Amino acid sequence: MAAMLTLEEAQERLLALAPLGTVEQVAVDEIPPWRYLAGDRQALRTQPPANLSAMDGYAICGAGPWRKVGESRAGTPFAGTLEPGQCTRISTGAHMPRGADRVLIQENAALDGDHVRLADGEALPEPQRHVRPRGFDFTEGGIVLASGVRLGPAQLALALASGHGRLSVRRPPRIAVLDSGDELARDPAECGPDLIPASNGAMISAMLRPLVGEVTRLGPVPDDEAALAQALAKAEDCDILITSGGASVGDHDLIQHALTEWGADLAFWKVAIKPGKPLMVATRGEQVIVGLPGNPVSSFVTCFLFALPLVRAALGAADPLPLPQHVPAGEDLPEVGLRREFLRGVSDGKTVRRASSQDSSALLALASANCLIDRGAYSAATSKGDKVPVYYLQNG
Ligand SMILES: Nc1nc2c(c(=O)[nH]1)N[C@H]1C(S)=C(S)[C@@H](COP(=O)(O)OP(=O)(O)OC[C@H]3O[C@@H](n4cnc5c(N)ncnc54)[C@H](O)[C@@H]3O)O[C@H]1N2
Ligand code: MOO
Repeated sequence: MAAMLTLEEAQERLLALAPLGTVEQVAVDEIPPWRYLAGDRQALRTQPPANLSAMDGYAICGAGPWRKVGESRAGTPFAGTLEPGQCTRISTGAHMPRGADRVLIQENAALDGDHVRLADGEALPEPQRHVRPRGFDFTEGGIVLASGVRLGPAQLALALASGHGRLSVRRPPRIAVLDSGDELARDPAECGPDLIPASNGAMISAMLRPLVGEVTRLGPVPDDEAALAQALAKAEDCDILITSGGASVGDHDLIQHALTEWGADLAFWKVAIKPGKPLMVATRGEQVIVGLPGNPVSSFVTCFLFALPLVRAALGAADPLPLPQHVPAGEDLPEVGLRREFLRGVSDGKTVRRASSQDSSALLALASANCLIDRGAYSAATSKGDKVPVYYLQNG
């Protein structure tokens, strides 16, 4: 048997092949959920642009009492300069008037006409109290967003606040998904007794679609060279082709042969993970082909560990791999052999247990899981309460 790659080796080799999308400028308001910044961005402005009040109340100068001489509103600063014994009304986000160095919040003030004093029992606020100093958030010229960062809602807000109406992002890769097997019925309502409904194509597409918008479905296709060749002809224009099934060693596992006929070159095959051992990667010019094993859970896990990171890398992600969290096991876990295991887990956020079945075809157990428990190759048995690395699945 050919030597198996470790997960890290296989991921590194795959990510090195990622077909980077071309860079385009997109209005910040129109950037889809899963895009990554291409190139560092500097702030084009300073935030806050001046010393601003953090509270509603009075901008005061000197010790009280104070005479109210005007107002500073957010967007409409007070034009004058305060002298000791003077104050202005001030609202949250408004410029501190010249001469004022602190804010007395209105709850702590007593007002009599234009005269403001400390409410009974209140002390004079210390200097700079409730003042947000100019530039404390970011200053013009500083890097605010690094290349490859995911542009989530907070990053989009920061882009706008720092003066960017448009950002550089990469075009998503065009993805085709091809699942194959003679036993697969396209329509679950018309599934004869010898068949099973095809479910991998839809599952894989559903995992990838949030990242790229649309995915071309080319299956299910029978285990037949002509049918596979016909389907592959429709994958000419894709950047990434994901296949599912036929990756193993059976007589009807034709995918590798069909891919070779199509002009693809095998990059590597077989990774020391469970499930997912027969994972295969090939290239065809700039195109990358990821062959996922057909068992539904194997397809899911390898899509999570390989296909999704590849797509993130193609989108320009600085960190395309999923990040584990360390969660106490809610039960004892057995030792692990030479294949690193990704157990389907159920976690309440405090502990994690295995789902009811770890069979690589068990969809009911997969659908009940909300995480994968990462058990390293040759791990010793662990006890209930020991922390184990876990990948939560909410983002596919
Ligand atoms: N002698 C050996 N047999 C197997 C080995 C091995 O090393 N030696 N590896 C096993 C492992 S591990 C896996 S994983 C599977 C992977 O096999 P394939 O990628 O060739 O997948 P298929 O044989 O086509 O299908 C496996 C299983 O999954 C069902 N399936 C396939 N496609 C779909 C789909 N689109 N929707 C729903 N279900 C699907 C299929 O009916 C089979 O039951 O090989 C082991 N065998
Ligand atoms: O590796 Mo297979 O994916 O165990 O079922």
